[in-house]
Amino acid sequence: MPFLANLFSPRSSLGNLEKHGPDIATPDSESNKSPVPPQAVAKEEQEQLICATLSRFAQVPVSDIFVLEPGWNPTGLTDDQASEILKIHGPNTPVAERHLAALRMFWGAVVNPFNILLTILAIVNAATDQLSTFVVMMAMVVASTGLRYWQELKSTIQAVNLIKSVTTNTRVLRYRSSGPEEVEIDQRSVVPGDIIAVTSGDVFPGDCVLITAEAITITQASLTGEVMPIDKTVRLAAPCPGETLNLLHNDNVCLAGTSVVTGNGHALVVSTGKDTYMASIASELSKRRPENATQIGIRKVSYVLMAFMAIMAPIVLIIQGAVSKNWKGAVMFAIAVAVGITPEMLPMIVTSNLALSAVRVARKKVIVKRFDAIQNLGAVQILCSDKTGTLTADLVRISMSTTGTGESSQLPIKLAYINSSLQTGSRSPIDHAIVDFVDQSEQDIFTDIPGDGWIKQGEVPFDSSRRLLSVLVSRPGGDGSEGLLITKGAVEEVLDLCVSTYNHQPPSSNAPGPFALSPSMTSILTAPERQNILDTAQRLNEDGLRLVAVACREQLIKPFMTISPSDENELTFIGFIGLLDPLKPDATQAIKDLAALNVQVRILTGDAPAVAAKVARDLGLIPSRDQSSTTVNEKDVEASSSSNGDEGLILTGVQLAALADDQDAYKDAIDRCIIFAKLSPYQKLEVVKALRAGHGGRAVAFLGDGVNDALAIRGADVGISVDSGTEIAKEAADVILLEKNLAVVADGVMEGRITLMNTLKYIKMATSSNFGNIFSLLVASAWLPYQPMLPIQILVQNLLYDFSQASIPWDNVDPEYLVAPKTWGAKSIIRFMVCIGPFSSPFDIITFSINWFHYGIRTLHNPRVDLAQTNWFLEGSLTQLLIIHFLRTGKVPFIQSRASISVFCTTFGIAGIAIAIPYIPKINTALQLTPPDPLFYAYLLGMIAGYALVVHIAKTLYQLAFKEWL
Ligand SMILES: Nc1ncnc2c1ncn2[C@@H]1O[C@H](COP(=O)(O)OP(=O)(O)OP(=O)(O)O)[C@@H](O)[C@H]1O
Ligand SMILES: [Mg+2]
Repeated sequence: MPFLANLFSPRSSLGNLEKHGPDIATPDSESNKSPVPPQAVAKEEQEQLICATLSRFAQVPVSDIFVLEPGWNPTGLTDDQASEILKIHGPNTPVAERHLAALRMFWGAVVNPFNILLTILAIVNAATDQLSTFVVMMAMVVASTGLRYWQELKSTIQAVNLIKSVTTNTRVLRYRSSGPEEVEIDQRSVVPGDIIAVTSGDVFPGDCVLITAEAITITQASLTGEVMPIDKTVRLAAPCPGETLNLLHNDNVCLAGTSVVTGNGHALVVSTGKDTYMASIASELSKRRPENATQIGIRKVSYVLMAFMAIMAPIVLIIQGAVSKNWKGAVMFAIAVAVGITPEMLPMIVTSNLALSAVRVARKKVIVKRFDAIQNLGAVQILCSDKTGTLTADLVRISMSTTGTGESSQLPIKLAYINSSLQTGSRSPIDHAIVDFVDQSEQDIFTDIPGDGWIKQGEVPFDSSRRLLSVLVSRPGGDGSEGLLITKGAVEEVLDLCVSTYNHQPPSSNAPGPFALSPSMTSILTAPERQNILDTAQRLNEDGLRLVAVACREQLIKPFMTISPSDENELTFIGFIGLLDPLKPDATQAIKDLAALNVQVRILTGDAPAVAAKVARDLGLIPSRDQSSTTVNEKDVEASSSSNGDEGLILTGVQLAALADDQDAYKDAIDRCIIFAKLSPYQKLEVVKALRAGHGGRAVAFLGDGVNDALAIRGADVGISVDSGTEIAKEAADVILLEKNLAVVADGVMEGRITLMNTLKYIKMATSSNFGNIFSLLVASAWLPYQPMLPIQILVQNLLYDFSQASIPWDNVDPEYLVAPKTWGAKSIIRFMVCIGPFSSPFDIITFSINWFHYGIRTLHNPRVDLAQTNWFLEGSLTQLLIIHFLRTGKVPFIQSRASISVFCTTFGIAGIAIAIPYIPKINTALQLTPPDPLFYAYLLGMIAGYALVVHIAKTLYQLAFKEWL
C-alpha cells in the first residue's frame, strides 16, 4: 500500500511545505564551463561540483582571488553588475524557506486511495455503458480533489507569505559613484561576486571565501549539528600541488547557513541559492531533524489505522464473498470499506489547521517559520527566556560610572567609550548605550583623556564564554608605540585578570592629570580590596543594575602585532559602569498569563545572579524580598542552590558545572531552580536539554535574541526569537516575534493548543466513527445476503463526511481544554476509538432490522434492495454528521458548548444534501439510491435521538473513568 503509507506518513502533510528535494545545481559562471548536464549530476558529483567552484577561489592566496573572475573586485560589485548577476543566478532563497509546492500539493490531492478507487469504479461503469454513473463518480473525484486542494492551498499561501516577511539581512559592499559603500540588503538579493561584511551573530548568505578576518570563529551547527565554534582565517599561502578542498574543514571557506560566533571580517560570496552546499544537502537536513511530538503522534495513530485496515479488509472480503458468492462484488466492497476507514482528510486537516493558526498568530505579530512549531508551542510546559530584551525593555541606559568602591568617577565610562566606539564586533546594547551616552552628553567629559584620535591596533571581540571585550589602542599624537589595552566585561571575569587597582584620587594632587597608569597611580590589588569590589558589585546588582567592569594596561605596540585572549592579563582595575535595563511594562502580566496556562518560566542568562534575581523578583517569579526576608536571603538562596534546600532558586554556571558528577543533585537543581545565571551558551543548551529530559520528557521553549542564545534556541522543542535579534538566533528559531512582546507568547501557546485540540478532535471523531462502521459491516456481511451499501454509496457517504470535517480547523474549543499543555497521545486516541466507536453499531443493526422485518428485504434479488441501501445510507450519514456535535465537546452540545458557525453550517448543510440525494434525478439513479418511505424518517429521528442519548451517557461515563475527553 505505498500510497497509503505515503498518506499516513507523518511528514507527508507538512512535506509539501517543508521539504523540497535537493535542487540540482544550476550552472553558474563556473559550472557553465562544466560539460556535465545539471539534471544528471548525482549527489556525489554535485558535491564535487560545489567543491570545484569553491576551490577555485579558496585554494589561492587572498591576493589572487579577484584576478579569477572579471568584474569581481575587492571594492564590491556595482548595483548594475549585481542585478545582472541576480538575473542569471536567481534570488538567493534560503534553503529553509518553505516553497509553496503547489504542484506537489495538487498531486497529493489527486493521488489518494479515494480518487483511485472511484476512478476505477467510474471506468467500470463507463465500460458497462452506465454513463450517468460515470459522470457522477468523476464529479465526486473533481469535488473531493478540489476541496482538498483549495483548502490546503489557500491556508498555505497565506502562511507562506507571512514567513517571507521575516528577512535575514546581509551587509554587502557595493561600489557606488562615491566609492565603495557598505549597504544592508535582504539576503535574497546577495549574488556571487558580492563582498559581504560579517560580524558576530551574522549568517553567511552563500558559500563564501574569507578575504579579511579578525579573530573569526564560526559555528556550523546548522549544517553538521556540531556546536563548538571553529576558527577561520584568510588564506595567504599559494596552492599546493594535489591539494583537495574539504568543504566543512577548510580554513577560509564559510558555507551558507553557518554563522559567525565571534570576530569579524569580509568574505567573497562564491555560490548562492541552489548552488550552495546547504541546498545540496537540504533533504538530508530535513530528515536529520528529530521527529517532534506531533509527527510521532500522527505516525503512531496512522500505524494503528493501517493495521486495522490490513485486518478488516480481508475479513470483510471473505465474509462478503462467502455469503454472497459474488467475489467480484466482494472485492469492490472490501476496497470501498478500506477506503472508508482511511482518514484521507488527515493530511489536509493537519496542514490546514497548522497553516490557519500560523495566519491567526501572525495577526498578533508572531511568525511561525515551521508550521508544526505551533502545535509544539501548545505543548510547551516550560518557557526559558534570556533576560535582556525579552523580560526587560532592552532600553539599556548608563546609570552610573563609579570606582570599585562605588564612588562616582568618569574614568570608567571614558575608557569604556574608547573600547565600545572602536570595537568592530557586533554592537551589543551595552556598547550602544555607552557610545550614545557619551555622544549625547552635554558636557565634554574628556578633559584628562582625549575622546578621539585613538587608533585601534588590535581587538579581542566579545564572546559570551569569556564575557570580555578588549581593544588595543595607540595614544593620540604619539609615535604609535605607546599603547593601551582596554578591557571591559563582566565583573568577576575582569577582576580575575587584574593585579592592581587604579587610585582615582592620588594623594599628591586634587586636579585630574593626564591619564596614565604610572606606579604612583596604581596599587596592588589586595584580597580585601578585591572582596570590597565584589561586594560593591553585588550591592549594585541587587539594585537591578547590570554592570560592566573596566580595566586596562599599558602595552608597547610593535609592528604587525595582533592580540588574543592570552594578552588579557596583569590589568589595572578602573571601575564599573552601571546600566539600567528596566522591566518591560507588560512582562509581569505576560508571566501571569503564562502561569495561568500552566507554563513555567525560567530565566537563563549570562548576566550576574543578583541582577537576574532582581528581575525575577520584580516579575513575581521568585518571592519578593519582604516575603522572603526571614527565610530566603539572596546569598542563602545562592548558597543553598547546590544543597537540597527548598529555597534554592538560583543556580550559576559554575555551580552547574560542579554538579556534573552528581546526577541526582544535578537533576534536582535543574528542576528546582528558576534562575540560571552566568551561563555560557553551551550551558544554556545544557539546561534546556536537562529540562526537556526531566519528568519523562517535557516540551521546552527557549526565547532569546543573542548569539549566545542560538544553541539553546536550536536545542529547544520550540525555539523563539525576535525580529530584531541577531541573524543567527533568527536562523535557529522556529518562531519569530515581530515585536518584542512577551504577551504574544501566551497567545501563541493558546493558539497552539487550539490547533492541537482541533486536530485531535478530527482524529478521534474519524477513527471512532470508522471503528463503529467496521462492526456494523461485519454484522451486515455475515447476516445480509445483499451488500448493505454499494461501494459507490460508501464512497459518497465518505465524501460527505469528509466535506463536513473540512470545517473542523475553524471550530471553537472549550476553554477547559486550553488550560494545560497537551500533546499527542496515541493511547488516548485508541482508547477513545475503542470505547466510543462501537456505540453507532446498535443503530446500524436496528436499521438492518427495519429493512429485514419492516420492509421485508431479505434476499439478494429482492427488487427493494436499493431501498434497504438507501435507508442505511441515510441513517449512517445523518448519525455520523450530527454526532460530530456530541464528540467535539465533553459537555452538553448546543447548550453548554456550541460549535463554530462553519461547523454548524457544514454539518447541517451536508446532512440536508444527504437527505436530498435520493430525490435528485440522475444522481439518484447513478448512485442507485431511491426515495425512502416517509415512515422511515420517523424511525430515523428515533434512532438519532437514541444515539445521541447513548453517546451522551457513554461520554459522561468515559469522562468519569478516564478524566478526559478529547
Ligand atoms: N559588549 C560588551 N562588552 C563588555 N561586556 C559585556 C558586553 N556585553 C555583555 N557584557 C558582559 O557580559 C555579561 C553577560 O552578558 P551577555 O549579554 O553575554 O548575557 P545574556 O545571557 O545575553 O544576558 P541577557 O540574559 O541579559 O540577555 C554582561 O552582564 C556584561 O557584564
Ligand atoms: Mg542576551
